Amino acid sequence: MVEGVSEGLHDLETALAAMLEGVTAVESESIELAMAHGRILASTLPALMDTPPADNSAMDGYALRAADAGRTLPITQRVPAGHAPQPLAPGCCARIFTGAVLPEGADSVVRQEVVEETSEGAIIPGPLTRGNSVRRRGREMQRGETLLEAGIRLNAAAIGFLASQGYATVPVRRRPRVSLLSTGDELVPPGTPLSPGQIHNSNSPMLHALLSEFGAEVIAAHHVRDDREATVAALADAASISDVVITIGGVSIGEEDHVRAALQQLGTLDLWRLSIKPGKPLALGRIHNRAGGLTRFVGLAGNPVSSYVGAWLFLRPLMGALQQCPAQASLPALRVRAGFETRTERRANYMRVSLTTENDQLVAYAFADQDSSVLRSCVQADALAVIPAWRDIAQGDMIDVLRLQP
Ligand SMILES: Nc1nc2c(c(=O)[nH]1)N[C@H]1C(S)=C(S)[C@@H](COP(=O)(O)OP(=O)(O)OC[C@H]3O[C@@H](n4cnc5c(N)ncnc54)[C@H](O)[C@@H]3O)O[C@H]1N2
Ligand code: MOO
Repeated sequence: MVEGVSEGLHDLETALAAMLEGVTAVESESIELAMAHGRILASTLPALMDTPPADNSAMDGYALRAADAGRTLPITQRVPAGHAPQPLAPGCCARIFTGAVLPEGADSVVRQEVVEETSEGAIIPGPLTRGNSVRRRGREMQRGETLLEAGIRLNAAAIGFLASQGYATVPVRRRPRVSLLSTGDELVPPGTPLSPGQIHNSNSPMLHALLSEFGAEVIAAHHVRDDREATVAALADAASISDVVITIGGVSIGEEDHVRAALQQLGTLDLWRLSIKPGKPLALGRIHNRAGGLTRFVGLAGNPVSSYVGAWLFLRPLMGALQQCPAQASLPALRVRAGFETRTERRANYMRVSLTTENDQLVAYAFADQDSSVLRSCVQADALAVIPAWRDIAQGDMIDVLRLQP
């Protein structure tokens, strides 16, 4: 495929299509509900029962027939939540509590604040609408209905919703296994004092965190020195244990950039260099693994902001495709006013912005220093402003932004 790689820059859409071509879902696994937060549901699940399972009271009060309201009714039973009631005779009422099952015959509840109890019984004001303060059986879900669709990310509410239906285990996609390889002899881990010429490896922990948010399991995070053979060995090892191999840095054109050559030795470089800023030298390809298959490869540009933006634009949809999660295919887009001015050249610019509401309108403010080495610009960014190539943007112009939401 190297022959097919154009010297020109590829646009984002072309690169995304190339990366996602032929991607199939990872297997599913059944896991305990308590472990399922953030995971992607692998099958559409039906409601196993009506919820609520029986008509029950929405208030602490008195259950009765609506037709009997407007007089004093003898109290013939007391129904706390969790206890089965007796049938209710006409002309009587039951003391009842929130969540308790309605006695057979009763069709309504009156809350206790408007009822007075005497030795004769409860004085129930009338008239009363049938069904008052009653939560009907099956109001929320009816047995056999679709409870949750395959492909959704299980948030806390979905976990509760599944629990309400009695699901103790759920089928989810297993986490895609990712190896993360940083490159560059200048890098040392945080915690190690810096010698002259060194900087801390910030991209590796950052991408580890982002990949976890995108649903991946980072099974290996290694640092590779700037050496062709070491890079080849690290890529080959990573490809044999991973669904995706990700490298950071070393994909540009300097003599110390060994990643592309190593990739070409072990597999194919499908596409290299994008017409986006930051993140131009991104590389996509495949590595022959020891099982005889091909492992996906994404080479992110090394500048910290290029890595960060590249992860949102490429790793998020890739992890989404592997887990068959449609919501992860693209970042949510909004049209907002620019609170800054800028001019682009031949690359589309993905600027880090924060969004605020002014006069009922969303306004995007860009961080002052948008250089791709300045990670500070990402810390408070809640969106990327997408400024196409060769544009002049003035304050107040309408622009597209992509929200940074996992
Ligand atoms: N002559 C040219 N030089 C460069 C070009 C070009 O077109 N012609 N492109 C520039 C652009 S744009 C980018 S982006 C960078 C990307 O280069 P690489 O992907 O090969 O990355 P490196 O050279 O390895 O590193 C770039 C930069 O980022 C720092 N870095 C790398 N990894 C990490 C890490 N894990 N944690 C923190 N910082 C990291 C590294 O020290 C460099 O400063 O190339 C331009 N050059
Ligand atoms: O594309 Mo590089 O990421 O501009 O710095």
